[in-house]
Amino acid sequence: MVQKQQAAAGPDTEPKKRRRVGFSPADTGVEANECIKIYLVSSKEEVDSPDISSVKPVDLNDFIDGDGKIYGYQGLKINVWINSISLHSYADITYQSTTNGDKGITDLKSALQNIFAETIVDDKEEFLQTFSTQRDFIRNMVSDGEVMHSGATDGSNNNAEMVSSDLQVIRMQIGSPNAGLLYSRLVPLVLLFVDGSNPIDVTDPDWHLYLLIQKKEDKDDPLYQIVGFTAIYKFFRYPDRLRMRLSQILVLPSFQGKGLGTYLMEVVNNVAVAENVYDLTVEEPSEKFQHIRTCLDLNRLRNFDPIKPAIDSAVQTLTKGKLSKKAQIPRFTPPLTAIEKVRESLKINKKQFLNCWEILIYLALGPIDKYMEDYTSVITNHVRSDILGKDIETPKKQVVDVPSEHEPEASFVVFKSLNGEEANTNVQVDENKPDQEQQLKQLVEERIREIKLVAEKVSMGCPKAKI
Ligand SMILES: CC(=O)SCCNC(=O)CCNC(=O)[C@H](O)C(C)(C)COP(=O)(O)OP(=O)(O)OC[C@H]1O[C@@H](n2cnc3c(N)ncnc32)[C@H](O)[C@@H]1OP(=O)(O)O
Repeated sequence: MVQKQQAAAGPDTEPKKRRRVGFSPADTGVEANECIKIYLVSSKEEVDSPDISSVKPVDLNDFIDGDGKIYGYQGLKINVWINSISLHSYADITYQSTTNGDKGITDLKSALQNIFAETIVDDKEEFLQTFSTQRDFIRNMVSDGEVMHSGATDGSNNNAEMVSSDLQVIRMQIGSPNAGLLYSRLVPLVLLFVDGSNPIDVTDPDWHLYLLIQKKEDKDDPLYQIVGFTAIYKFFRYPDRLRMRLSQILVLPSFQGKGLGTYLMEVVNNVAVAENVYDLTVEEPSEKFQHIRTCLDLNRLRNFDPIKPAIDSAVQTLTKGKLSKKAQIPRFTPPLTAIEKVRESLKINKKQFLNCWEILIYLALGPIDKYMEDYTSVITNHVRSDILGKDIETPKKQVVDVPSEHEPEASFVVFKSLNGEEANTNVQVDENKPDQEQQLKQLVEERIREIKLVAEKVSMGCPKAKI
């Protein structure tokens, strides 16, 4: 897999003689992100094809021990080809020369194994053969799985209905035959494309994989390909319920932005409802995924009649008078009964419902421009209590230690506590912007932007998958 290239040397480029010195030359190295390119391919003809574009992983520097740089090579280029059918990979490594400088020569094989582990194949010919020898890998692996949804078969009025008929969501318990092996081949994709993720524990049978599979008609035999997947943990809640926690979700880069992440999430939501779990939560959702999840949940909540009176009542209070002029702004949180009904029927947990609640109110206000000032006061109140843990009533001064490079012992800020109680000391204080009100204003502006964006998406209608 390693090829040394001769540096192009003509009469004009003949190397000049250099004086030998008694110490190793300084080597500045090259960042992994700069010299490694990743390609996802589904046929051997695509390998080395100029028509195939590389895909962008999260941060390759993270996988290189030390400072994320590779040392000792001149003109280093690493093209990694991943067979998206068998999930094997091959690294084509070329460089002009090596120099054993002050940082030594990075062991490329072990660096690549940090990501690709046993999926990496050393010999190119052997890799090219995996497209035919391992053609049915996915098909064999999922043969024992449970089909949770097939595209275009569901009569319900949701996104899942629109998904092309060659797609299926198949569930496998991690302890079942094949699921562990299949996941171990997916790990490099998780590491490359899901920011901050760690592989799940394949020995823990409470994990389930929901695999988004595309079944392409191909001559006599259909070809199965993984388009995306999610790993979900099902765990006990005292005294007699189960909860679901979505921990990793990935749609392969070339399939992103086509509504498939939405579709997969929708199928998982339907499973949570059908199996009547206590709730469905998400572990550290990325911004993009949270956006998709909120759009989906808002569509469900807008069709959920039991909360309509609570929304109407909140809207009525908000439209009655100038809230922003009042000394104390009402909380504008949903009643406990609504929180409970939403969790029990839709499996949306309290935190996510509160997040959606603000947008539900925004959507129900009309004309929005007339009430924007009051609405902003409500959001300000929410943001403030999120940061400090409580609502503002009587401001009282508080002193909080903050980290500082200058005089660590003597660094603190004074701010007004929201209700006289001890404030949340996890509050993030930016030393460059000591004005807390200014910081709060910024957070409120960001939140309002977010609300507007989601509200706009939801008003335009649920995105439909096209593949
Ligand atoms: C718990 C965690 O794991 S958090 C980490 C989440 N995973 C990752 O970040 C890994 C990398 N990213 C991904 O795998 C994917 O992008 C996911 C899972 C986040 C989302 O899946 P996707 O299939 O790309 O999402 P989907 O297509 O449903 O929606 C994304 C966008 O495409 C838009 N979209 C949906 N359908 C269509 C369509 N038919 N045509 C064009 N655009 C569409 C959506 O409106 C959305 O746009 P927006 O962001 O402007 O609102």
